[in-house]
Amino acid sequence: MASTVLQFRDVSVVRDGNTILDGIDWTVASDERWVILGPNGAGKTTLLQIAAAAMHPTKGEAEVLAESLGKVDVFELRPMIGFASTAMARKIPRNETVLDVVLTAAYSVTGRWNEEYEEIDLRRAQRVLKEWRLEQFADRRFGSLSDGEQKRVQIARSVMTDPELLLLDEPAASLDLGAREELVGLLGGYASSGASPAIVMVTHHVEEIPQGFTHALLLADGKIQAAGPFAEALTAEHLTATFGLPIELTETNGRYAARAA
Ligand SMILES: Nc1ncnc2c1ncn2[C@@H]1O[C@H](COP(=O)(O)OP(=O)(O)OP(=O)(O)O)[C@@H](O)[C@H]1O
Repeated sequence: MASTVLQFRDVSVVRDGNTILDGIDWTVASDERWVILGPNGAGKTTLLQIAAAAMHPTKGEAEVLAESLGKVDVFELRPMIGFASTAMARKIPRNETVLDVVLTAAYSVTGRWNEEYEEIDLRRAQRVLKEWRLEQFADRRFGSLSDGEQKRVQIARSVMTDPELLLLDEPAASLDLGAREELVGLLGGYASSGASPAIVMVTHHVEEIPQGFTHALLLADGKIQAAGPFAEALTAEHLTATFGLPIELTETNGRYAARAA
């Protein structure tokens, strides 16, 4: 049975007197896969930071994996959350091998390293590398990979710990068409597999929404414009209101395309 993974009640974030998020009410269940869309500066990354237990709201209440932020030790919570973003990727040493980049994700969970864990973790890391079509890169230095390959490594690392919540901040940004389609295809397979956790993905483009995603949250000026299943929230009307220009939206076999009307 589905459980509640995120529950935000009247969440606001104020920084330097600016309201970045404004009265967000939002619930994510374990069997839902959300996309967050909105113009630059809308507050998407800030929302994801709260979901990652990396930031507290200024006002309101945020529950992450049934724990209330501010009342829980976030260091216990974070290993259950997979988070892939450019900011996280910058922390990965460029000379680390791809296998180690993925394998070391297990350290933060186990907090130790012995023979038993080594074998289990190694097998899991190898399986994850295969699932994300990275096995041929296992011994390569992370910094020597293309942008597309690096993005896949970041995601592989974030799913290594078998998280209950997976957060992806613009996973397809800067990729060429082929690399984007490969990544969107892999994410779609993962999201549709029945084995995936709840996912929240920030993106700028509806073309990057993988198959198997179910819900959309549209954000503008820190406020929710629409939130819910695709049929309700991911509409030309809501995109038009969110981006402030008339938008046409088409859908073919679970993939979306948008352009100015
Ligand atoms: N620490 C901070 N102090 C002041 N303003 C901040 C701070 N962090 C973020 N902001 C502002 O909050 C707004 C929302 O930022 P956020 O990164 O969440 O937006 P976003 O929707 O992810 O944007 P983008 O699509 O450009 O990545 C921006 O105007 C940003 O400048």
